[in-house]
Amino acid sequence: MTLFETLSKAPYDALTRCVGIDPTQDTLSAWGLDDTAAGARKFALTMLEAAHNNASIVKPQVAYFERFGVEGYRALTDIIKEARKMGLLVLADAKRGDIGSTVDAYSRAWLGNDAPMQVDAITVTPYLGFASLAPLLERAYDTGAYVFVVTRSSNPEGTALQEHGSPKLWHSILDDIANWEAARNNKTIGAVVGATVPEDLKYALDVLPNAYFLAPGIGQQGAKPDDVKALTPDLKRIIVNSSRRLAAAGPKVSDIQTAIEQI
Ligand SMILES: O=c1ccn([C@@H]2O[C@H](COP(=O)(O)O)[C@@H](O)[C@H]2O)c(=O)[nH]1
Repeated sequence: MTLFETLSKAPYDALTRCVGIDPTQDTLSAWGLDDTAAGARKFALTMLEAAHNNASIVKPQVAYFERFGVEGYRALTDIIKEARKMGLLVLADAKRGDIGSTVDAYSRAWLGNDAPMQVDAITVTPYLGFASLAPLLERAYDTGAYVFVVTRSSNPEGTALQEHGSPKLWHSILDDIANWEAARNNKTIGAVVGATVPEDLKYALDVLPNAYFLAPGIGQQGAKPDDVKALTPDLKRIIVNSSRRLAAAGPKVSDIQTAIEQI
């Protein structure tokens, strides 16, 4: 089942849990693991074990694997396959975005049965122009993958750029998403809006009533699940992600599971 289909069938009354897989140098060291691709793999497998039956989605942050070069990509590819075998949906936090021809190449890496690192969903950045994402959006539409477009990021440094202009830049990106989806099936594109900016998440939930939202920032960046719980009765549309805070509960699987239950 696709991410859209799975979440459509989820109960309304619970936030969708997303377990971030961020093998940072600090986390690997705290877990007593080497800061290598092998260490990242071991860390990720433990996070998958904790996520299994406790969350619907896992979100590997690609950068933390990429830093180990080819070995890191090998570990990431294995982790993605393992997670999908376990029935977890995989969202690659890759934040791809470029001119259209290059975006097309990115989409072939991640989306569809022929992709070497096939995932259920990917993050992209629209700040080279929403229209430049078209080849990737078309591939997602054709293959049933889901795309989270970064609109309003969780970090304070994003505000000046994203709120620039009138209408605000990020509001016009939401409109671009709405227009693209209206011409298709409303099953392909959602957005990233930080849990750290709940009033903006509320705005986005209203503008895109059929979409799902990745809401990072729970834990280490200061947001709490309660900050977003009152925003909509259809709570499953908010995919709350926590990465470093969950990892900090480890390496014991049951401790990570307890931390997951708290989000
Ligand atoms: O706006 C955004 C978009 C993506 N992220 C990513 O989510 C996790 C957050 O990690 P924490 O440890 O829970 O802070 C990380 O991979 C970011 O790259 C985000 O934080 N904000």
